[in-house]
Amino acid sequence: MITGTGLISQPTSVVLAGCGNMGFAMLRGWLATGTLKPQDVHVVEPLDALLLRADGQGVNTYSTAAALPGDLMPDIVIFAVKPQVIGDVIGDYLRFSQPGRGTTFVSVAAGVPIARFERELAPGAPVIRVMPNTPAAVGEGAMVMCANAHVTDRQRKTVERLMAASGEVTEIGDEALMDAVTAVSGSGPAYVFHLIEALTEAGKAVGLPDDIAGRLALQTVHGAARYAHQSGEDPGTLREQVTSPNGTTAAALGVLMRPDGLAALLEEAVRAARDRAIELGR
Ligand SMILES: NC(=O)c1ccc[n+]([C@@H]2O[C@H](COP(=O)([O-])OP(=O)(O)OC[C@H]3O[C@@H](n4cnc5c(N)ncnc54)[C@H](O)[C@@H]3O)[C@@H](O)[C@H]2O)c1
Ligand code: PRO
Repeated sequence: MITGTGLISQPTSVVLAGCGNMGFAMLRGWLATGTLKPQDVHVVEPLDALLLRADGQGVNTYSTAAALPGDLMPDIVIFAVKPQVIGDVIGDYLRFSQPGRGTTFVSVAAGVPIARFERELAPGAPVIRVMPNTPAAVGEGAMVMCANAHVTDRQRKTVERLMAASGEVTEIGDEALMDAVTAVSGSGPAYVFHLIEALTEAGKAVGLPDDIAGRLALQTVHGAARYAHQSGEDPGTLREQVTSPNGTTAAALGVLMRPDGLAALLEEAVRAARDRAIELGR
């Protein structure tokens, strides 16, 4: 696992295909940390509003892959389009996969296996599947990568450093785990945002004004996550430190930790996400 801004020593040119929620979150992280220079980034995005948003970051923008400069030799092509359209998009970048080009292909698409890219790109193309998450926008992403056999050490390190600009990077060898990763950390920020929403609503239900309920819920999740990160204690110990015998927290946990409580619900949710990732890959 590596963390930090991971500045890439040599200029690295990147084509980012798709600059929606995830693509833009990563782009912001790379530019904010100076990991990539705007002039080295080429964004392909068909939606005008999103193209303009990327343009505002000073990067090169194109509405189709055909508009990319003919002499462009990108070090990395990143696919950040929906799994449902990836089949229509890979072929647009085939020319960069010809032997000797040295371009590494990175996909963040949920569920889509490396084999899909190997089938559609030139034989021997280096492909890395990455599962990021949107906190990448503020350098706090959880980034998991899995490379095929054609990726060289140098290519792996370059992509690893690029991803490290967006957060904590973990590399795994078993691609079959990527769907479980997607269900935990890829989708995970949405579970936490929903927790903030639910805690806010619960606060309002017991009489707090809306703005105070929202602020307390957000700061509590932020503070608890930072404390868990920095203290080095396991979450169970930290939970016990909040829980006085027969006190208020014990009363709440009596509800949350019953057999059909939060843990059971989260397991069901994560299984549903994992199963959907498998379906999307078919
Ligand atoms: N959003 C997340 O939290 C998240 C997390 C991890 C992985 N992902 C993965 O990232 C990918 C993108 O998800 P998203 O949430 O950013 O979706 P999104 O819809 O916000 O972004 C996808 C973008 O791709 C663009 N696009 C469509 N066709 C294109 C083409 N031919 N060339 C270039 N761009 C094209 C769309 O206009 C859109 O802006 C998905 O595969 C998803 O599984 C998303
Ligand atoms: N967002 C994508 C989805 O919901 C993949 C992980 C997070 O499918």
